Amino acid sequence: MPDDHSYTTASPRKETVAQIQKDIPGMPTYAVELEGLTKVYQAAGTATEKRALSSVDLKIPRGSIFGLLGPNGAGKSTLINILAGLVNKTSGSAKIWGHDIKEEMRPARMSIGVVPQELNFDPFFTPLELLELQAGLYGVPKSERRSEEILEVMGLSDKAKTYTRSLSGGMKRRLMVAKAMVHSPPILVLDEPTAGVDIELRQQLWAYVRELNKRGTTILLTTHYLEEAEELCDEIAIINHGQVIACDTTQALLARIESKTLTLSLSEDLNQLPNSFTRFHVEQKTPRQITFSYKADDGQLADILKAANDADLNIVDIMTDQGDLEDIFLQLTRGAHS
Ligand SMILES: Nc1ncnc2c1ncn2[C@@H]1O[C@H](COP(=O)(O)OP(=O)(O)OP(=O)(O)O)[C@@H](O)[C@H]1O
Repeated sequence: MPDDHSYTTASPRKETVAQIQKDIPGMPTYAVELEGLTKVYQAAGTATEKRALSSVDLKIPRGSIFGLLGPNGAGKSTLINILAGLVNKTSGSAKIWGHDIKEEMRPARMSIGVVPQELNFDPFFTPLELLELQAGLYGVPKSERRSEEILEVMGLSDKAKTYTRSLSGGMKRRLMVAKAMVHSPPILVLDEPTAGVDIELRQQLWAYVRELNKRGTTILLTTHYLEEAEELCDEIAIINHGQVIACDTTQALLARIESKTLTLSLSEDLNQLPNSFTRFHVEQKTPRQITFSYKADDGQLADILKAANDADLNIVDIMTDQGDLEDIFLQLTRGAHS
């Protein structure tokens, strides 16, 4: 039984996390493994059913920061609530740190800490009291509690004995994370960690999440902010209508879609696109502006530049745009509807 729940274990990063880690004895390759996970809600007293998750297969590598993205109502909260033990699955299986959530409920629960969206603590407790209370709820013996160490990691040491109501918004959010860490779970789930949080605070929280990950905690986060996923996550699953429609490393997701653009600005109006341009994905947005779209990884840029040069255009400016997860997300979710 894998039981190293310490978050001081070194953690490799980026896309090879699963490959690097799979051979460590006693440690699961995947922090979370879902197979055919399905949830159908039954509206109380009626025959109406709502299929919130439909046969979801997902493998979250140990040591990764994994993003779960999806539009409202896609099924993200249902998935997290099943892992947290708050919602019962209808069928399929889910393993947390190698433990089946049904057959081995207790070790599965002890392997995960969930940070909900809403602040949920009594403002008249101090951070230290809150963590001690929470550790008690999880049955962590006094000798094994690490409340002070956790407060230190989350940058809250000097507020350990202050009423939580006097903490800043950012500190309160960090305290929520600290609270989810009292039983030293190897997996931390953050549900929309920066919803409604300003840019500065968001950056600060990202830094703490990265720090926890460096210390060995696998992070699963849901977010509406694609920028957040792009910035933080090693791997991303996009979920729509209860189904996983894409799951890949962040890099591969960004590379696989036709998401880069090159825009040429011309000194004169162009009445007709040169024939040599028809082999490209090209659009003339104004008489003096042509935009090419191309895949980041197929080396088309050199061909485009050569064709533009051969066409003797009077180019006065060239602009490129990376494209981002937003483009990918829109392309994929649009595709799923059609
Ligand atoms: N208790 C419930 N009873 C019936 N239907 C539910 C229940 N909880 C969620 N649903 C439905 O299941 C679907 C998935 O909801 P879920 O909350 O998991 O989505 P989500 O991706 O978390 O959305 P959001 O980003 O808005 O929180 C939605 O259509 C929702 O209305």
